[in-house]
Amino acid sequence: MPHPSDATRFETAQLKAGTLMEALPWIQRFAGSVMVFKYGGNAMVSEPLRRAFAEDMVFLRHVGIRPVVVHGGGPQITSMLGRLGIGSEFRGGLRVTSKEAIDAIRMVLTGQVQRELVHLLNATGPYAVGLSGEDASLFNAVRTGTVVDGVEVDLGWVGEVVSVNAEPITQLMDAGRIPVISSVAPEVDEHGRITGEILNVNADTAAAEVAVALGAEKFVALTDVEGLYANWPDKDSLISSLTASELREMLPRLESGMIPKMTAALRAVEGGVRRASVVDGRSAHTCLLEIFTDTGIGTQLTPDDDGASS
Ligand SMILES: Nc1ncnc2c1ncn2[C@@H]1O[C@H](COP(=O)(O)OP(=O)(O)O)[C@@H](O)[C@H]1O
Ligand SMILES: CC(=O)N[C@@H](CCC(=O)OP(=O)(O)O)C(=O)O
Repeated sequence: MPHPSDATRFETAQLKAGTLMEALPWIQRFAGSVMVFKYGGNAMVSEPLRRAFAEDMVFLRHVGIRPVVVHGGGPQITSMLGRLGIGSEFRGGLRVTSKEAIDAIRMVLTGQVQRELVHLLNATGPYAVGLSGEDASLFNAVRTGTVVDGVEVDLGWVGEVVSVNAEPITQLMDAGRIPVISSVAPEVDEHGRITGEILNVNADTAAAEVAVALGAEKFVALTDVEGLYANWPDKDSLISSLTASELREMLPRLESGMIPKMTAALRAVEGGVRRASVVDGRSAHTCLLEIFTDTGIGTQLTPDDDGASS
């Protein structure tokens, strides 16, 4: 292979320096702030990509940002349920969950997907600590259904998070750790007492509640599309940014997994999170590009009363 000329090498080096300098104002601005990353099961498509995601989190941690990971694992759950002879049905983007499926879901999310993420994050140092919504009473959840085409649907053992115990998460961040959280949660009754049942919570929904409880600067959801499309699946209709009002108007027209994802993004900005983004987890280092470049990538949701841009 021919050696690149000195001029080409110099230009490449200048480009690299330019990228580093573009990051500087963002590093300064975000130092000390909490960012919650929802890592979807559909974005965990290969080992190198999962490793790149872990590297991004460690990078953020080393420039003074406090990353928190809330992970999904929908496809991994579907595969395990299939092996156990249990079918998978989704309504409004949420899994209809039987009691017999709960143990498998808990095992896949906390025992399998989370373990692998923790392992990858700890490749270069003792950063990650895995938790489920059951640990240190992180989440309390109540059973929830959904409405599809105006009709109420019973989803079984599916929950929504009604409270987040932020303290253990904050303690881990204060100790320099990266909390990695799975979205199974203990059920509470109307008096807030633990019933003994475990509920399956959509990971986007849980991540948004974590972001709100922590007063996060950003909520970033990694998935298997470039972002939100105005006319899915028309690839020319990718939305680069929209306001909470614009999203509220769009929500009733959304389909499948985008329903809980964009509802979660809206919940986050309505709950005080300054920015919510949906980015493509199928290419490496999208989190770094989203946070440290002037244009960002994917779809960014801003609050209606937006004071500043980022
Ligand atoms: N308007 C839309 N824009 C983008 N994706 C959409 C839209 N409507 C439906 N989708 C679907 O939502 C999927 C992402 O949700 P989901 O499968 O739950 O991902 P994850 O596992 O990352 O949470 C996309 O792969 C796409 O098939
Ligand atoms: C209620 C509900 O739908 N729970 C999800 C939990 C996992 C998840 O959300 O995973 P992704 O982020 O990969 O989609 C499920 O059972 O698939």
